[in-house]
Amino acid sequence: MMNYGSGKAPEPGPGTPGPAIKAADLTVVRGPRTVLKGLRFDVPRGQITGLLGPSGCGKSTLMRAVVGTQAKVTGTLDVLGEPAGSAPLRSRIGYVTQAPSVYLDLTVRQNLEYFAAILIPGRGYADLRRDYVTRAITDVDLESHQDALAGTLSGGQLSRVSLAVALLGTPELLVLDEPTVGLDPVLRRDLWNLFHDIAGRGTTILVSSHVMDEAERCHRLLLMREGEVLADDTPDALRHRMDTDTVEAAFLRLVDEATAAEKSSATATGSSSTKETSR
Ligand SMILES: Nc1ncnc2c1ncn2[C@@H]1O[C@H](COP(=O)(O)OP(=O)(O)OP(=O)(O)O)[C@@H](O)[C@H]1O
Repeated sequence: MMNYGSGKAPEPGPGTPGPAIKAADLTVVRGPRTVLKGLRFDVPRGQITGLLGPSGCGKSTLMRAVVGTQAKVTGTLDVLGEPAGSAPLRSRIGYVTQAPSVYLDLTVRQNLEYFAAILIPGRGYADLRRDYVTRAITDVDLESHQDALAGTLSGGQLSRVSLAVALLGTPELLVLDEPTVGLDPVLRRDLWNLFHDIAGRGTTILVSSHVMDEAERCHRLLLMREGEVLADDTPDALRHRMDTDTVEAAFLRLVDEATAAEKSSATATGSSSTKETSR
């Protein structure tokens, strides 16, 4: 825990110790619904944290809050030592959305050059941009396809181009929203190996999935259900605590427990309101 007893908070920045993401009482309202309900969790630096849960539980909303694109966020959400959404974070976070955000009529290198020009504008930075683009292409192992039109690539290769865009500028935090959807098992394995290579270089990764076998590949897990965090643990600790062989079985047991607790609290409320009425 941070000690602010001296009355002076530490200077924020890349060297700041502490978690990559710190959330307390984090709440998000979308339309008429409270989609995230007072979440509290930390995401450690330099590790892969998996955000898992069924469709609609709030994974994308949480990621949007982290990268600063979500409205109606209340509570505390600090990212790399700064409030989420603050301007200095823009170049320190890479974000890959569910829809691949690349131009199909440009080559892989042209796509990266285009996004690099937005990230680092100005004629004086041409050499730096070229270095960033070359490094991002190498990072995702697409050297042999760099002159291919993005529209001619496979789904797995397209995912790598989106990832390369997010890697431009060497972000400290990568936020990946269901990057393996629609990929076959071999491509999914290759992509997860790549995530581990990237995390091995010190980058923090927050990655969402609703495929439970991907949970086993993460250093830590945030298991979500209906806008709440059901578990915040390592896969090993979670399996051990729930006495199951897989994270999927542990998750299902947690869901059953939460459902039973909700039912018993609803029954208790119902019987007390029946008593009220009968008085
Ligand atoms: N624009 C919106 N207005 C109101 N509610 C919304 C809006 N967008 C999403 N929601 C609701 O917010 C909840 C969380 O959505 P979110 O996309 O964060 O879930 P998710 O876990 O990422 O789902 P998936 O795995 O299917 O992408 C859902 O119940 C959804 O219906």
